[in-house]
Amino acid sequence: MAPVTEDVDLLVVGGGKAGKTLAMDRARGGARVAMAERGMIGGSCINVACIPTKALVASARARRALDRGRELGLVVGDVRTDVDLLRAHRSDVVDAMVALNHKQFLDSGMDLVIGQARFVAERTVEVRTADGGGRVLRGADTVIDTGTRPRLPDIPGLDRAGALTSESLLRLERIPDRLTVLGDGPIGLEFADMFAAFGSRVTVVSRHSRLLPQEDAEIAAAVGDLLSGHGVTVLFERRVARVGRDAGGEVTVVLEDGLEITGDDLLVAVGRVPVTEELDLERAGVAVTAAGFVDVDEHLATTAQHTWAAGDVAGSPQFTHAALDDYRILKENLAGGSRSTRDRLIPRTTFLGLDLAHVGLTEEQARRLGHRVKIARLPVAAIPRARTTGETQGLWKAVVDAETHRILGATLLGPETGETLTTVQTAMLAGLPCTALRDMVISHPTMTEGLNMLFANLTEDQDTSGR
Ligand SMILES: Cc1cc2nc3c(=O)[nH]c(=O)nc-3n(C[C@H](O)[C@H](O)[C@H](O)COP(=O)(O)OP(=O)(O)OC[C@H]3O[C@@H](n4cnc5c(N)ncnc54)[C@H](O)[C@@H]3O)c2cc1C
Ligand SMILES: NC(=O)c1ccc[n+]([C@@H]2O[C@H](COP(=O)([O-])OP(=O)(O)OC[C@H]3O[C@@H](n4cnc5c(N)ncnc54)[C@H](O)[C@@H]3O)[C@@H](O)[C@H]2O)c1
Repeated sequence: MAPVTEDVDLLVVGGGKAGKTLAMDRARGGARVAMAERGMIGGSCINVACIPTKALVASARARRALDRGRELGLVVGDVRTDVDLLRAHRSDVVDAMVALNHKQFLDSGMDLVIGQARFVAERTVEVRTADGGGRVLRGADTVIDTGTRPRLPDIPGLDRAGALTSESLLRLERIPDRLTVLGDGPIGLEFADMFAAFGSRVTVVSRHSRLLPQEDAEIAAAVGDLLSGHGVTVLFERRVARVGRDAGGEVTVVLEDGLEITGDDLLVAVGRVPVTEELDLERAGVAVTAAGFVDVDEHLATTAQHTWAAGDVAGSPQFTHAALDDYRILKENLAGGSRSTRDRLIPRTTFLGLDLAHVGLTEEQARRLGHRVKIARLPVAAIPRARTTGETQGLWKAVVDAETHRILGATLLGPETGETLTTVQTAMLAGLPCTALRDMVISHPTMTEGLNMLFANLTEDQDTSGR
């Protein structure tokens, strides 16, 4: 007998950052809420993405700090990376956050339904539960937040080569002696730099002529110096012809120019695809884009009545803080508001040996848009705090409108710049001229104090965007 349809005020399909936050919020407010999640309590960020990677970045940074202990007046014994301890550290961090999320879900009063969901009608899903049973749930409002998964490119031999994705590499079965990384986005570079600290010889295969084409050219060059200083080799303008693994377990990547890279493991990090295929969205009247993302308008409404989408699957910038902002938008719009995703100032921080933090426009983008700009630059070595810690590598750069002195964007490569960037972002949101940060009294000696120095360095100079 088919299960009866259970009606709720809000149905969330996929418990990602946006969906779980909305579900808890509405449930705490007294609404009947059901959230279908196929198994990752808390979504990908805490289980297989941001949190486990940043736990390991912390290990990699500590490893490098220990390696230069003598510089700081410390005699450190034999430092080595222990994969079992690394795995335990990652699990401790993740398990504690999963447990906290689980408790918060239950405390909120929502109905947490563990199982794979697929649509059977408008706003209605059937959830296959682990015990073989099923439930049919219909929301007065339904939100899709099923996220993304790693993209596996169509490269001959790749499917049989036992290639790793970010998820499988995070299981940390071993530290490979030689790690080949296909892809030079944030995932590829974070893993490359972290595994170099753990002792792997890392080779990154890039299709581009330079690192990070979306970032400021000068800063990208400084990232290149950082990575090569850490022993990471980047091969530019290369395309992969085929991949194979031999009986001895070695994986060989053959490039179109004939070069062969042999390694113990291959990480494929060439972007992520939306989790929409198995959802039967057509049954819900929900259209998808050509790339398979849920088609949403600026209010995160889909093509079906009272059906919304949020986070990666809705084509939002693939960051947890963007997904959280999608929750804020949905919270208002489900209550009749019309909040928009347009013109959001969304920062990003890539966590290498140093933070690579960015907000707003790069110099190249600002010039393309016709702004007359002034540029501010500061080598991290000029900041007193960096002198005290001995972490003097890095470069800060900001782009300022030449007439108004409003900050158009900033890219900061250096220690903990993801934190300092927030001050710049706050000034941008408040519409403050950069002189406010130049003249603000900031505690000494902190890294943020560098903002005084950065904005004292404004120059109306030539185009250095590398266009
Ligand atoms: C390795 C890595 C590192 C990252 N690091 C950072 C970082 O440092 N900072 C940052 O801001 N962003 C980072 N990101 C990006 C960030 O993880 C994502 O943007 C964010 O998690 C997206 O959240 P979401 O709400 O879209 O859904 P997700 O968190 O992806 O959750 C989707 C959920 O839906 C569930 N689901 C899917 N299909 C179904 C179904 N049919 N039925 C039931 N449930 C289903 C999944 O199990 C999952 O729990 C990283 C990503 C990766 C891969
Ligand atoms: N610290 C962070 O905030 C953080 C960390 C990791 C991931 N993320 C999010 O996750 C998203 C996905 O990360 P990603 O690094 O997988 O994707 P990405 O799309 O950002 O970068 C993938 C890179 O691989 C290249 N590429 C594509 N196909 C290729 C091929 N066949 N061979 C070689 N290179 C190829 C692309 O040109 C691109 O430079 C990011 O865009 C980001 O939004 C964020």
